[in-house]
Amino acid sequence: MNKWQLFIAGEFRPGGRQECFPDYHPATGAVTAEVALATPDDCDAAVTAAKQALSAWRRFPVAERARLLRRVAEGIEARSAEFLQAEVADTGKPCALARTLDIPRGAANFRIFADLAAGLATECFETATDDGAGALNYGLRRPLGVVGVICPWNLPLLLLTWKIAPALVMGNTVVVKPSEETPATATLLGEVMTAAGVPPGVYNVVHGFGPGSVGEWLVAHPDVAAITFTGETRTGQAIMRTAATRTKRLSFELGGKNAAIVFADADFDRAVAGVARSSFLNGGQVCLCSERVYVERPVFERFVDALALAARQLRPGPPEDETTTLGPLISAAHREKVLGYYAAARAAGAEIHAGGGCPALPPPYDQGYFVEPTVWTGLPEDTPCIVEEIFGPVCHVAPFDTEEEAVALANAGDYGLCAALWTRDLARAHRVAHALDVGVVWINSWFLRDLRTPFGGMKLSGIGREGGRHSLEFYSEIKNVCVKL
Ligand SMILES: NC(=O)c1ccc[n+]([C@@H]2O[C@H](COP(=O)([O-])OP(=O)(O)OC[C@H]3O[C@@H](n4cnc5c(N)ncnc54)[C@H](O)[C@@H]3O)[C@@H](O)[C@H]2O)c1
Ligand SMILES: N/C(=C\C=C\C=O)C(=O)O
Repeated sequence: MNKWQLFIAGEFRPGGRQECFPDYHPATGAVTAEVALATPDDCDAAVTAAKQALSAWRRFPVAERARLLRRVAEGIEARSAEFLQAEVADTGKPCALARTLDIPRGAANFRIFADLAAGLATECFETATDDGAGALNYGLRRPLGVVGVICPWNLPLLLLTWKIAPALVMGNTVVVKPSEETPATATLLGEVMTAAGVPPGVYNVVHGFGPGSVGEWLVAHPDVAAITFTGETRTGQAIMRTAATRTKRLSFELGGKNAAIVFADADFDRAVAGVARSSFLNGGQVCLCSERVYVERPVFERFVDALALAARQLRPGPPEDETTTLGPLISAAHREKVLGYYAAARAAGAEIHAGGGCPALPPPYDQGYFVEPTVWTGLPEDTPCIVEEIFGPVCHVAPFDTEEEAVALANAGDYGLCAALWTRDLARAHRVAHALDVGVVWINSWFLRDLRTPFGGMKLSGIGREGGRHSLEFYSEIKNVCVKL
């Protein structure tokens, strides 16, 4: 049985009370590991280790920090098979998906921020003064200090490294609290950090839960200068309340209820494939997934049939089987939540064109947390399953007649993370993209990522942007110095 321990000051250790909690394999329901449960003293020890490492780490030249981050990227790639196995055991996702998305992005995230930090400029102004001698005003960037990093379970390594890479390259040290569902790759990364030569205390990992556990203690800790969080909106709101006592800097990547808009002139097959991917990738457990699909009326019926066929063609099964194209949900509890929406939609009169239940699978996968990819039509837009984030392989498809109607439908609701739109009319594509109240718009594509771009949501979908210089700016303070000449 694997043991995922805490990683503090460069050492692996059990929790202070020697308590553990189970780590389940979502594809089989089997317990695959024991996870060390952090105590308040463990949380304090991790923050203290990060604080003690800070003064030396921040004095490293940025080029040296960048070099170490590139070595971490190399370390992830050298051990990619172990990271793959760990990520799949934690999430149940198909190996084919984790091998092409999660693990490569773990390395890419370190490389992009190592590259960008080396070239980060600040600003300088020549200031006129009454005596004619003038003054110089210039900016200096400095690290924030100890950063608390709190991550979700859907893309564990991808989202962890997306945060710690810019934090570390800007001279901060971190204490990471992975999701209780997916402790493995964050822990394995501790070994890679050490092997790469990252000094002890720069990267620390504590395991546990949120409220009344190490997640909450980390947010409240007086020596933690900032919190970067990805997770549910209501969790972000709880973190905001805790962090308010010390007005900590916050970066929030929160929930979404994203729309896909398909115009009649779109490349039909590309739009079907694109919306099937944006609805069902990772079992619909990507914050960017389309749970609302709006299709121009002339192609609506044909599109629903084609999307339902694509849903039925997905194959749930063993992660190691290269033909598996649908993984399980993360937990039994999350499956009950998603099946609750399936039942509610049926009760509300939804027309179910695909799915609506659980697939029949042979042992041990019959004990996994699989649900069928599902396509609904016929519900009013104010139905809870069209307003609330479900975070499963399901979407509701509705027709529209005009561009203005499509924009109004997509902009409804409290979320504003992303949208995908499919049309051959690029003037209309830009017009609609400009009208959508979301942080990211994909046109004739989805989840196509340039890591230099701003990533984040509006409304209840988040605060701030990460990506490119936006991350480097979030993970640093800029100071202005004025020199009288
Ligand atoms: N916007 C994005 O980029 C993005 C990316 C991935 C996931 N998400 C969102 O994340 C959610 C799914 O992930 P999840 O279920 O792990 O989210 P979650 O909010 O339940 O948990 C996320 C993390 O927060 C911790 N946590 C929970 N309560 C806490 C508290 N009070 N104080 C401190 N930490 C606390 C959890 O232990 C976990 O590590 C979905 O809503 C999805 O939309 C958003
Ligand atoms: N932050 C990113 C993806 C988020 C996915 C949400 O589930 C990324 O691609 O950098």
